[in-house]
Amino acid sequence: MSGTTESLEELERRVARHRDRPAYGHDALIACDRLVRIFARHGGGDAVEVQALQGLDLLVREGELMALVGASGSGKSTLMNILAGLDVPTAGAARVAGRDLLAMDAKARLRYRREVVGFVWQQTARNLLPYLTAAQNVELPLQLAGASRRKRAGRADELLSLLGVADCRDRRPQAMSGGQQQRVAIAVALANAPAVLLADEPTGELDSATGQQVFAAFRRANEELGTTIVIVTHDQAVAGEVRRTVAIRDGRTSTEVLRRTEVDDAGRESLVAREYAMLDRAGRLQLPAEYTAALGMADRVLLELEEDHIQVWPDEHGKDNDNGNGKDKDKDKDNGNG
Ligand SMILES: Nc1ncnc2c1ncn2[C@@H]1O[C@H](COP(=O)(O)OP(=O)(O)OP(=O)(O)O)[C@@H](O)[C@H]1O
Repeated sequence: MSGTTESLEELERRVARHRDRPAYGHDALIACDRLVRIFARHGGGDAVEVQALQGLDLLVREGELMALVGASGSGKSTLMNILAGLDVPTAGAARVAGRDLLAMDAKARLRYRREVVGFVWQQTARNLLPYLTAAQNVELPLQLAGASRRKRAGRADELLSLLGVADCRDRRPQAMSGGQQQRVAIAVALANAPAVLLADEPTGELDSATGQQVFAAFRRANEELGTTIVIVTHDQAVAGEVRRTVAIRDGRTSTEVLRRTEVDDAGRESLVAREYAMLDRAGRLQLPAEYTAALGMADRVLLELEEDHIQVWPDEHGKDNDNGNGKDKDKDKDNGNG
């Protein structure tokens, strides 16, 4: 009888623990939870559904500077448009700085775009108004927000200097280089001090040296102003310089590379990168295609739970000969690879 009471108490404690557990992504600035976006494409009289996002999970902490990478058509721009408040997901949940992106009405959406997010596009011409100077371009969003003339001028000067384009202050876009235009575009996007700065291939039209300068401006904004920044990029130099790069594959986040500085015994600093796979809340894990292809894994794999990691083996029964099975390999090699 007392055993039953104890187990009931334990059960109640477990229920309470579960109930008090914080919700998914409660402390993240950006939280995408099983995000789905389906487009209906009309062709030849039939409507075909395209699932651009297929249950994408992504958490971004406040103050992060991170990159999103992925093949063409993987869903990066679809995600960015949703985070920018320009498009609405079909299903799932998305919160940015406390705003529920699925529940905003038109008015709230406009305020969100003006106050919460800033955006830098790939096409330099899309970011700036051609008949305004750099300073006037930066002042425009402040004017729309009702800032005084003095405040506008001060903020424009502050941002243009911070991003190294103070000399472009009175120039129109056509009198600036592509890199200068993008740095001014960052200043425009930062004018209203948004919580999040989103950039879709911001260095895509630039040569690599100019791309580096533009990336340095993003880093500056992140370090000096604390703005959370998400950059979609194909540019390996950019992807290799941020602390966190998340890869998107087929409308889902698939792998993630985290980089951190390690100091060896002699005091030398080096940047160490490790690749992680994403584990979703249903326990699904996507193995990188190059790993599965290298070991001939398809359809089914064998799992073994070890004390501190899980081993994944090619399916030994699914093969005619099991040379590639790898089960005789030195197991220590896998230690810590989870
Ligand atoms: N408005 C739309 N109508 C129909 N299909 C769309 C629409 N927008 C995107 N798609 C489709 O959704 C998928 C994801 O597209 P998306 O533009 O998000 O990919 P991406 O990763 O940004 O690609 P890229 O690197 O080429 O820009 C693609 O199959 C694309 O054709």
